Amino acid sequence: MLDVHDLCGGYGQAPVLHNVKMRLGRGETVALLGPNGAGKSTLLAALTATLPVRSGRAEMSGHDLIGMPSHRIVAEGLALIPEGRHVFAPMTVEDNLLLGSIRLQGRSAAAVRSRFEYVYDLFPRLAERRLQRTGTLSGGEQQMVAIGRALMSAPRLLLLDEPFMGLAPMVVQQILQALQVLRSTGMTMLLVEQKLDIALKHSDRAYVLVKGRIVCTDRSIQLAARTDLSQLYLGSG
Ligand SMILES: Nc1ncnc2c1ncn2[C@@H]1O[C@H](COP(=O)(O)OP(=O)(O)OP(=O)(O)O)[C@@H](O)[C@H]1O
Repeated sequence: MLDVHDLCGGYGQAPVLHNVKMRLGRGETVALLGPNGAGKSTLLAALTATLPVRSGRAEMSGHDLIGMPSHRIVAEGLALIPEGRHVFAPMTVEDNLLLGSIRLQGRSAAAVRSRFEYVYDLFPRLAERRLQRTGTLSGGEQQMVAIGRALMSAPRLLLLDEPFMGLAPMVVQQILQALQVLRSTGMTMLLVEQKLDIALKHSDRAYVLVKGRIVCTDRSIQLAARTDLSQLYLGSG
C-alpha cells in the first residue's frame, strides 16, 4: 500500500529525517514508535505535502506522493488524523465531517450520505451530537470527530498521529474499539505513538524512529518481547 524509500527532509537547513524506509502492506496496522522529537510527525508531514522533501520517494499503489499537491494525495486515498485533532471548534460536528468529504465532491449526495452513515455507525456518540458545536465536545469526542472527518474521504490508508494523547483510559478503549473495527474491515493504518505498550498491542508490525532514523523494525509481538527496546527507544541501543 505504501512504500517509503530513503526519505530525507527537514525544516530550513536543519535535517530531521535521514533515509527513512518503511513499507505498509494492504490491511496492515503498523506502529511508528519513537520518543519526543524523533521526527514522527515530520514523517507524516512529508507524506502529506506539508514538508518539502529533499530526496527519496513514497509510493502509494505505485504513485509517488512526493511532490503531489495535498488534494491529489487525498484523492489517492490517504488521510491524516493530525496530532492535537485540529477540529474547527465553532463549527458543528456535521460541518466538520462534511469538510472531510471533499474527495467525494462531484459524486452523488447519496455517496456523501452513506459516508455520514458509516461514521455515525462507528461513533454513535457523534450522531447524537451532530448539531453541537465541536468546541463544546469532550476531548475524546473531538478525537472521534477528527477520525470521522478523515473517514469521510473514504480513505484506503489512515495516518494517525498520537490519537490517544490526553485521553482518559476509558475513552482510549472506545477509540481502540473503533480502530479495531476499521482493522477488521481491512483498513491500512499507520499508528504513530510514543507509548510502546498500547502501540505494540494494537499493531501487526512496528518501526522505531530515533533522531530521524529507523533503528529497528519487526513484528509487534516480537518487539514487545525484546528486553532492550527501551534502550533502543532512547537512542542508546
Ligand atoms: N515547524 C518546525 N520548524 C522547525 N523545526 C521543527 C518544526 N517542527 C518540528 N521541528 C523539529 O523537528 C524535530 C522532529 O519533530 P517532530 O514533531 O517530527 O517529532 P515527533 O517524533 O513527532 O515528536 P512528538 O512525539 O513530541 O510529537 C524536532 O527536533 C523538532 O524540534
